[in-house]
Amino acid sequence: MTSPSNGPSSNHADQPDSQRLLQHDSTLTVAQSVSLSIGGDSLLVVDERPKSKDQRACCGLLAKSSKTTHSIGLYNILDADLSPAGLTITYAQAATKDGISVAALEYPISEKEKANAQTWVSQLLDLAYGEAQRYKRLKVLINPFGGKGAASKSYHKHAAPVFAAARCVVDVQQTTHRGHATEIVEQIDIDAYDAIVCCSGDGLPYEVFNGLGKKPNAGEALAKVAVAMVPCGSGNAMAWNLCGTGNVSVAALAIVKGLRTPMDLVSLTQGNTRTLSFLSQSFGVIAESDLGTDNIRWMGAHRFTYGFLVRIMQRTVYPCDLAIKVEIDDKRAIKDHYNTYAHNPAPRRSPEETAGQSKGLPELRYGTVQDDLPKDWEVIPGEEMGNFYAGKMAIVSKDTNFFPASVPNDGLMDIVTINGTIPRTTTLKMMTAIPENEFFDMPDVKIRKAAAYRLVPRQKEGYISVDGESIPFEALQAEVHKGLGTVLSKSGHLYEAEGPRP
Ligand SMILES: Nc1ncnc2c1ncn2[C@@H]1O[C@H](COP(=O)(O)OP(=O)(O)OP(=O)(O)O)[C@@H](O)[C@H]1O
Repeated sequence: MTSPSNGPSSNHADQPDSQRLLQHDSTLTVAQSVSLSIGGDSLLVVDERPKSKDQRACCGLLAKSSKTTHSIGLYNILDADLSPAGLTITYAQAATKDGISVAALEYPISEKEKANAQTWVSQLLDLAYGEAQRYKRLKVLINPFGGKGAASKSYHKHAAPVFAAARCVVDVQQTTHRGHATEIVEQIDIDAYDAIVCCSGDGLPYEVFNGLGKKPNAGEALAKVAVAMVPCGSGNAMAWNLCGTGNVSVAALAIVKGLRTPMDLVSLTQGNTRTLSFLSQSFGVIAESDLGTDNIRWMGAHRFTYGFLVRIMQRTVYPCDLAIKVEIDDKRAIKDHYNTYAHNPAPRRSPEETAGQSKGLPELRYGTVQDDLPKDWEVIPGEEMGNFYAGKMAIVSKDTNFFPASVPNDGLMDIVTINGTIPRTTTLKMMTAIPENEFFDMPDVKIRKAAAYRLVPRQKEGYISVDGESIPFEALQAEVHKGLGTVLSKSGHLYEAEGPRP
């Protein structure tokens, strides 16, 4: 099995270092007749040991050859270790339909083979991890109510064995109440952990970013400690974008192999409060369909679709005052921006930059929602707003690549606005256009790349959703901070989503 996703992740083994390392002898022979060869992106195991009598005979017949070959993707190698007992290689193998499980190969190593084997092990691990940090120190937070109450069991059964096999240092804690993750993280020692892993939906990462943001040294904390997700909630956008999966074990592998990736965060001000958002903010039909349908929770995942359809049939509008600090307004130019970003080297943050981060959160360049509206912001007519959706990640939920041009670190959010009076048939077409990646190009879908916006609802009651959580229904201002946060991602560069069509 190679990398479990076909997203934009590059194979770490393709990095130039691999060429240099592979010039050395990359085959180790163990147990006399087992050869372990490191290839471009896999480890090839050829075992020619004579089989025991039991293994040779199958249904009373003699097997033709005792040679077995086995290829393991380097991405799936978790660890290789030489101990007095010999060489142990642990790796992830395909298990259930979508998942992986941990397997191991073990061979005795004689005293005189040891030095050679040690060099080979280092070479294997260098290629298997590339730029990814090994033996990560993880603070694991579990929302015991996530995933209909199965988060803890899923973590221990499917993710913990992957972390253990990769020799991650793990400290597990369950949250006991709403807001607990923020409290835990606000007090956390940022030098003790490389990443905080949320076994939850998108609610816990939202709390974790805000906990880091509350620290007196927020800038440094957000640069040093990466945030990651083991998908255990109903909305697992973070895992889909960064790991390309909604599967617990595959996400754990992606975290083990995850590359530290600086990611933009958005500051939101409402009244006197300031919070951070990593995923999205919505107002109008999507926020209402998500948050305004609690009375039909029994419907499960269909609740959103039902709520959406009801509102579309009523052709509801959500009037608001909207002003945007627009940076790119044209779909062609947005596609060019995406392509330029995708073809440029992945942004990295050096250790010096991490250490030199500002103490607290960065200053707000555009002030708060209580200040005068900056003069150069574009005022957008909002009387007939149907849907306002600002995204900082591409995928908002499974199979829903709503913001295909979104990238982790361009200092911009993608804002989609749709008029609420467009024909119902068009709105329904939009729903089917998303999985086909045709939504972006639809004429009724207005998309802007923006640095900031202000939205003031005109009605008294309604819903505003931030990262899937409900916030007060009142005036809101948002601005992006380029590369303020850190996540662990599979590609180190792009989200695991198809970009906009050429
Ligand atoms: N122990 C707890 N008790 C009650 N609420 C909690 C607890 N731990 C976390 N929460 C809250 O649960 C909410 C949902 O969290 P989660 O990250 O799992 O997102 P979700 O995808 O919405 O999950 P769900 O599967 O529950 O719908 C968050 O707002 C979080 O603050």
